[in-house]
Amino acid sequence: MLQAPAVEKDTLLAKNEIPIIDVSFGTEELPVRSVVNRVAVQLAKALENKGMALLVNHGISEEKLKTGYSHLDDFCKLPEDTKELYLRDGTTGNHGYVKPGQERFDGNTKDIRHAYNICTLNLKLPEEPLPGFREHIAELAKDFKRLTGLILQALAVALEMPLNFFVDKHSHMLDGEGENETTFRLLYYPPVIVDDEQNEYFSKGSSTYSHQKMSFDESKLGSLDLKDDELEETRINKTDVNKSVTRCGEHCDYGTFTLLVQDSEGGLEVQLPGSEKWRRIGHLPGAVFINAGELLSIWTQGKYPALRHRVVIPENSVARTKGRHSIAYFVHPDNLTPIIPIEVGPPPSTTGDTSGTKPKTRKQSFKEAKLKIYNAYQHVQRRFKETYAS
Ligand SMILES: O=C(O)CCC(=O)C(=O)O
Ligand SMILES: [Fe+2]
Repeated sequence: MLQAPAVEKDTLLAKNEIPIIDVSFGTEELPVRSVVNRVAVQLAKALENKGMALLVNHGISEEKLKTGYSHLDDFCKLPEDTKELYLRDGTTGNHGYVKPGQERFDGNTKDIRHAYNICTLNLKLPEEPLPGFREHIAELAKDFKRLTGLILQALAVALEMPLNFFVDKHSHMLDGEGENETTFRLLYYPPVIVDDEQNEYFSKGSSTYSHQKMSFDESKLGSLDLKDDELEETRINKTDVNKSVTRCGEHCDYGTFTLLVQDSEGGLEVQLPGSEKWRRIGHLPGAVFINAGELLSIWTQGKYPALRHRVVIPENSVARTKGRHSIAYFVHPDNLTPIIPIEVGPPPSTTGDTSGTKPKTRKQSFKEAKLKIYNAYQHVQRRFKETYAS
């Protein structure tokens, strides 16, 4: 029988546990100071206590977002060998198409999603097979960038730093020649069918992805057949749900913060700061979700903790058998920005007085050097190496 969507009582949104911040600032390029000050107060509280917030009245039109989603749909419908031409192969940093299974946040579990990472608009984009792709993404990216300007100013005000402290350190977002790792990412999570389950909803043809599929079975454990254009959905065995395969493994984002929009809830969960419990966000149509990233956490000495999150294959079969789109805008500082904790004196190595401490062994020093963060670029590169299956 057709399963009705669960009444959404158990989400952070339904329980009023997500701060909602009005970020409207008219049509001007830059917000007036009173808006920055108000957002600063609300954002500081939200990031400190929850690591996240929902932004409303942000000025990014639903229409434009939908067009963004359909650009990725169109890309996914291209023949496999055309898509291969645009793969993220590491030669242009994080830029390019990431096919299902290519990312593994825990090193093992495969993420079943299509992602198109755009790092600069000057790099290769599927403009030839999809005319208008570049222009539309550029439009949308501009809107995200404008909203980011307000957030960066609000963060500076909240931390009692000069208004443009963060803005100046994010001057190359989505442009230049690899000066900044900011990424605009289009995402599509295909419907998931769990084998040995009768699913009337799906069999009635809810998938728009009749061309675009993969299968996963135990006999092929560890090797998704991603080249099969004949199948109709992600078909997985019950025992693999969120074990061998998931939608997006648990992680913190690496940069300053992330702005995220989604067209349905479809499995997004977070761990609130200081808690290991996974909580569903819920879906506030049209809102932009913001979460703190690792570099902001380091910058603020943990005052704004990076939010751990994941996208699970939902238990609810209606949610699971629906494709889900999202768009993430990962805000990163310019690569050479040293991430020096705010309100902290000189780094420990330059404080001078080391008398009374034992000399470090070569091995210890090497380990510490490896863990030390020198600048934004080095931090992010280390994270990419951990995430992408070769
Ligand atoms: O699609 C989502 O909701 C989250 C995606 C995400 O966390 C990521 O790509 O880093
Ligand atoms: Fe993320």
